[in-house]
Amino acid sequence: MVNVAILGFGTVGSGVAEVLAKNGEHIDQKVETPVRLKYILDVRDFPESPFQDKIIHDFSTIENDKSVDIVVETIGGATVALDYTRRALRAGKSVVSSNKELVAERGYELIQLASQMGVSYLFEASVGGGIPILRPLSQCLAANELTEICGILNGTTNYILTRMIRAGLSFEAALKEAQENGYAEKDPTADVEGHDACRKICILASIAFGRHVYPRQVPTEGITGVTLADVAYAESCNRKIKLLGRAVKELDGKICAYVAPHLIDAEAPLAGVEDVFNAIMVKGDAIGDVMFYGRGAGKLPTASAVVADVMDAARHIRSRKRVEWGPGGEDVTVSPEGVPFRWYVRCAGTAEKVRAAGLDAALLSRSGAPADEVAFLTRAMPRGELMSALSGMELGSLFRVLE
Ligand SMILES: NC(=O)C1=CN([C@@H]2O[C@H](COP(=O)(O)OP(=O)(O)OC[C@H]3O[C@@H](n4cnc5c(N)ncnc54)[C@H](OP(=O)(O)O)[C@@H]3O)[C@@H](O)[C@H]2O)C=CC1
Ligand SMILES: N[C@@H](CC=O)C(=O)O
Repeated sequence: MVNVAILGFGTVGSGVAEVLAKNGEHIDQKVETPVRLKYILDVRDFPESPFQDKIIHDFSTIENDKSVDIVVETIGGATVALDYTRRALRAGKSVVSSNKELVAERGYELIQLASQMGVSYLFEASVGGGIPILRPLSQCLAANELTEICGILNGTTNYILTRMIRAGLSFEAALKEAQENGYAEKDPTADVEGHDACRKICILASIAFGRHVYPRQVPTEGITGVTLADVAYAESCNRKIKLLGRAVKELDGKICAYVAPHLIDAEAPLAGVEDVFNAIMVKGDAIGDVMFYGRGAGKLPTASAVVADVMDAARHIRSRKRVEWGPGGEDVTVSPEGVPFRWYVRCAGTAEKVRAAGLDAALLSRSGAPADEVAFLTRAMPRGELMSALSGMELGSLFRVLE
């Protein structure tokens, strides 16, 4: 028998309890031993819930109960969750987590601790919600030299962009829907400002390239600067706007990672990814391009990934399941500032001014544009060179174009 405790009975934690109960028989068969939910720790009580009898409020009950083998951390954040994760690992329990903030900030340290204690620390649900991505990256693609990861990594922002474009919803109304659906972070700034996608690209890059990449090393922009005018200009040149997380291994071995909105070709596979769906494209020297697609957030899709980790940890209760990487450092990453990209620019000005700036620009148009607005695509150039050419012009939007 394997006993499980869940920390945090919110969207994901309640989904985990539900999947463990609903699919219990099938789970037991696959693990070849009964997997039982013993405790649920939360700050609140849930009198209407069928799991109320399992609710407790004191973590030390779990910590001191030797019969608890696996702790599922679905509280979120990097404070209480860090304390409980360390204590659970030190008590010899495997930990399964959906908490990308904690993994991105403290993954290396926690993996080391799990290794010392001979237990597992697994976090498949921390990237891509229900999409199997971390295991394929660390196991199925292990024979490859990986060179790039690029993807739509945040369900909330992809949902917002889709609802704004397809249903004409305001940003606020679309965000409210995403929150009601359980997609958004507790503080949705993390979604819309790109921090959530940043944490996910850090985890992906750490696994793919073998060294810890920290969020502070990844320049990050969100979608709050994307307007319906930008969407219309993108459509006029057969492109779509998507928030992408990207990590590229440069020739010198350094990792160039960033998160930002991009204009992408409307026919490209990532352009068709809508609603809460995520997609992650990985490039390897043997496999070429491979893409992972599915629901990137939500109660049951995320619980699906968490419970699969619980089953894996349960199967390896006396060995140890490993998803790991090496330490980070300032030498691990390189800034994207010097990398040439084509750019989409919307600013106040005229076509003459743009031509005079020598940007080799392809002008764009949209119906209803004010007379003093101009938008265009540039040739490939580093951001610094573009900014000098644009000096004196009032900038509206500036996004990379993914070729
Ligand atoms: N929602 C999603 O689709 C996905 C979420 N994740 C990640 O999973 C984690 C959980 O997300 P989600 O379920 O959405 O978050 P929720 O806010 O819905 O759930 C967290 C739960 O933990 C409770 N909690 C807060 N502090 C404590 C504490 N000190 N002790 C015990 N319980 C506590 C919260 O109570 P209260 O509400 O009262 O604060 C809440 O019930 C986060 O790291 C998130 O990033 C990952 C993939 C998808
Ligand atoms: N807030 C996140 C939840 C899943 O990771 C998202 O919207 O993608």
